[in-house]
Amino acid sequence: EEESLNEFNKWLINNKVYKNPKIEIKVLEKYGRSIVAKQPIKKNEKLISVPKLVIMSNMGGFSHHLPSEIYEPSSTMGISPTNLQAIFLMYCKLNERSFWHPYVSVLPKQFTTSIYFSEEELDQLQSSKLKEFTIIRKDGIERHYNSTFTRLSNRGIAEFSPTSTQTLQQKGYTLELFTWALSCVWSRAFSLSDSDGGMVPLADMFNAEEISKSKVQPKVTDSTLDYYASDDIEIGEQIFTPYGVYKPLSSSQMLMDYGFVFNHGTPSDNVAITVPVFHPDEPNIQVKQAILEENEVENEVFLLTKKNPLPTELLLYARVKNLITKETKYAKIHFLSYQTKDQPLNVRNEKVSLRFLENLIHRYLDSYETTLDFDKSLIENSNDNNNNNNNLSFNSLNSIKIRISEKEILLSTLDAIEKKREKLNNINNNNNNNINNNNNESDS
Ligand SMILES: C[S@@+](CC[C@H](N)C(=O)[O-])C[C@H]1O[C@@H](n2cnc3c(N)ncnc32)[C@H](O)[C@@H]1O
Repeated sequence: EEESLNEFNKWLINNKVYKNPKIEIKVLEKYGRSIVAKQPIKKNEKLISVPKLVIMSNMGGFSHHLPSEIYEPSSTMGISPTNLQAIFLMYCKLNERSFWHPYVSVLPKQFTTSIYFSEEELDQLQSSKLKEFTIIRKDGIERHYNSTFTRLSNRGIAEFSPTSTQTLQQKGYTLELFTWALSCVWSRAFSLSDSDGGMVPLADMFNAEEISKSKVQPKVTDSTLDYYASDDIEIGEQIFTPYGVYKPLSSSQMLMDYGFVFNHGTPSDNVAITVPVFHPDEPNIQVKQAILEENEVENEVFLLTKKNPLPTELLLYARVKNLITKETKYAKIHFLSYQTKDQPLNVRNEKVSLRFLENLIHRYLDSYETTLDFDKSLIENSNDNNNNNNNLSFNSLNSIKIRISEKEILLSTLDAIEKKREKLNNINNNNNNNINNNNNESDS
């Protein structure tokens, strides 16, 4: 590994990639390769500068450094940018004389993303939708592998075609290598503008922690991608960059793409709750559907998030679902009026709706095999170095963190339901008091 890192460092110099002499690439236990300050660095100092032609992308790098009989036909076939990037990574990995070989040789050999999980590690996700998404992604990779290489071969690109003596697999273009290449792309490709992205050697050696810990300010110029220090950096400090700046990521997405999760999740963590579709003989189905459609609640999947564990659309769904015939007329007026549509219809409907939601969330929570407290104790025990019985893998721990985050969201939904109920009871009690106090007045 050290040797390929040395080769890579030489390659960077030969290709005019600037690396501030105050930083170095170091392998750190939890992070893999990392960028660390060898000396103190002042705010606004340039950290790195990568010429655009060194970037593996359509912005010049590919056409400049790949043989034209490979680049030209494959780039005009409508292959998705991600798949194309993966195929060129495979090419560079398999061809020692290719321009990016020294870079590709320092890319990780193994990943901790959920597509690499064992059955057992996937099972640790319990009811999390991430399990399903992971299986879908794995199937997708195989489908893309088969269709893309069939097309490349039909196009007559010799490098990517089987021959009479060698299958594609024997040439090294295996599904396994394609999965590896896609994993490199998902965990390290950059969006450089709306339409361009690519693999940026050296810039992709920075790890991430919570955004507040990032000390990197990227800047794209006509000919380079540059990183500046956004704050003073101490000697020995690891320099972090934020991930998912353009697209905030949930822990599940992080585990699928990057193979790690933050201990406290991310603000985008969510649970997707599916509610039952209306059966054709649902009472008052037409009114119910009309109200939901008018409010653009046509989806049967609702996203519960940390910030918004009880979305108004879900509440509306529950209120409408639990309408009874004599309420339908004024429900229509109530739920279609801008002022009242997010308010309870009446005490009866509200009580039933809250109970309905509570049951729904409880059922979801019960579908996980363990409780939140149990999961937390697993994590605590694993942090306890004296505990020799603890043999949870890094992947299992990440699965547990995902299900913890989801259960915490579901519990905060239950909390939000409880608060609504308390509020309702208070209003109800006050109204009763008012009625009692105003006994002699006409009903209003
Ligand atoms: C852009 S690369 C960074 C360089 C990488 N460490 C390497 O060895 O090549 C992203 C990968 O770094 C690792 N990584 C980044 N931040 C991390 C963190 N906070 N904890 C654990 N792993 C992290 C993950 O494996 C992630 O997929």
